[in-house]
Amino acid sequence: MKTKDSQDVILGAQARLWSCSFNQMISMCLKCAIHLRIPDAIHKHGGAAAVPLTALLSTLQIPPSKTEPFRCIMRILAHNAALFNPEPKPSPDAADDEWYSLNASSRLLLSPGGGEDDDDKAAVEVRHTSSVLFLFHPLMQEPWSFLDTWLREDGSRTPWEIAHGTASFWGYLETRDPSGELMATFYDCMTNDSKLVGEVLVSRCRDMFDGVASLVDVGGGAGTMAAAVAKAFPEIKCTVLDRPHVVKGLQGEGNLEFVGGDMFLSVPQADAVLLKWILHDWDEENCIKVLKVCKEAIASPKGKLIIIDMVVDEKRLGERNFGEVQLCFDLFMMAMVNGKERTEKEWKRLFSAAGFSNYKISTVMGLRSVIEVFP
Ligand SMILES: C[S@@+](CC[C@H](N)C(=O)[O-])C[C@H]1O[C@@H](n2cnc3c(N)ncnc32)[C@H](O)[C@@H]1O
Ligand SMILES: O=c1cc(-c2ccc(O)c(O)c2)oc2c(O)c(O)ccc12
Repeated sequence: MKTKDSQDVILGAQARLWSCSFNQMISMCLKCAIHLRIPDAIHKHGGAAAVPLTALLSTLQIPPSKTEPFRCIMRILAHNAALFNPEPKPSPDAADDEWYSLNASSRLLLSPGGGEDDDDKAAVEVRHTSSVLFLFHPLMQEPWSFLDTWLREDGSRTPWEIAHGTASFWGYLETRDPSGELMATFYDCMTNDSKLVGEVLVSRCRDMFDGVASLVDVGGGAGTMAAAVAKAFPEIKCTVLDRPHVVKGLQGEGNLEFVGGDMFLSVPQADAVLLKWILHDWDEENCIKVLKVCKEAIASPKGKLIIIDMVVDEKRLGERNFGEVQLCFDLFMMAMVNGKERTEKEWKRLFSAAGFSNYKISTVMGLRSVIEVFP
């Protein structure tokens, strides 16, 4: 017979395994919330205030036979996923027992024009819906079935390549995505993120642009970051460099222009070279190649690189919503494109291998940092 204490240890251990195994169910509840537009329903009814479950059932036209499963999903979203706030009944005699309100995370899932910025009309409208749906895209889900195959085979084939054949993620976007559907989802996700990050960069990092007359955003996609810089600093000439199929049809205006090319071969000359979410896509050898081409592009001795990427903090690995997410991004980048997230030590090694003399890390962007690197 086991002692009572050791039985408790085993029962706790079993619960932890259930919790891990059910993680995917929690993310499927999130997907369901987006498809049903539960955040819009709460917003429509209550704005910032709490809404009773019965109001949600009627707004979303959930049939009475599904009241219990809906309640269960709402509880998981509120208590496990922390996406809605469970609220106390507004008065003891209120007919409904369960009330929910939006929190900062679920507000990011409102439909465009959802109106939550009523008190700040100038704020850019930031959304995360397409970023969630991108991760749930069947093409992005399949690679996860091949983690063990990936680990056992020698060589650099990624789980993405194991799942989808030889084309890399980038090659797939370029030649194997005829409807452009994955490409559109991916760039939606990038554009959304760049709206927030662009706003943070031009408001919190203004002094990084002192003396900068030209900027090139390498791998700048649809140009959202460069547009934020171009708008905040009308005197800076901004260029977006990306692959020709990405910038095809994109028109710059004023101090913003688009150029098709290959960052491994050449980057237009500029005082500042921006690399947002680029280097985490590549292994050391490719990063050093890109960094060397960018160094060539820096026109003035006072010029610099501005890198926006994660700096993995090993002291915070277990921390919820921080190290935990950095670790997941690390695996995600390895699995999709043979990239990785880097610690400061790893960044430092890259910069010196590419011939840069100095760098400065600013932790002003949540999970990510802004790294200025000097020639
Ligand atoms: C993860 S996305 C980041 C996009 C953008 N910087 C952002 O954060 O919103 C990486 C970008 O690198 C671009 N890219 C990949 N290979 C490239 C190359 N050889 N030359 C230029 N851009 C490239 C991709 O097309 C894509 O737009
Ligand atoms: O830089 C990247 C970022 C992301 C990404 C994924 C989910 C999100 O919610 C998000 O906001 C961003 O996805 C990538 C990817 O899938 C690649 O294959 C290559 C690069 C990236």
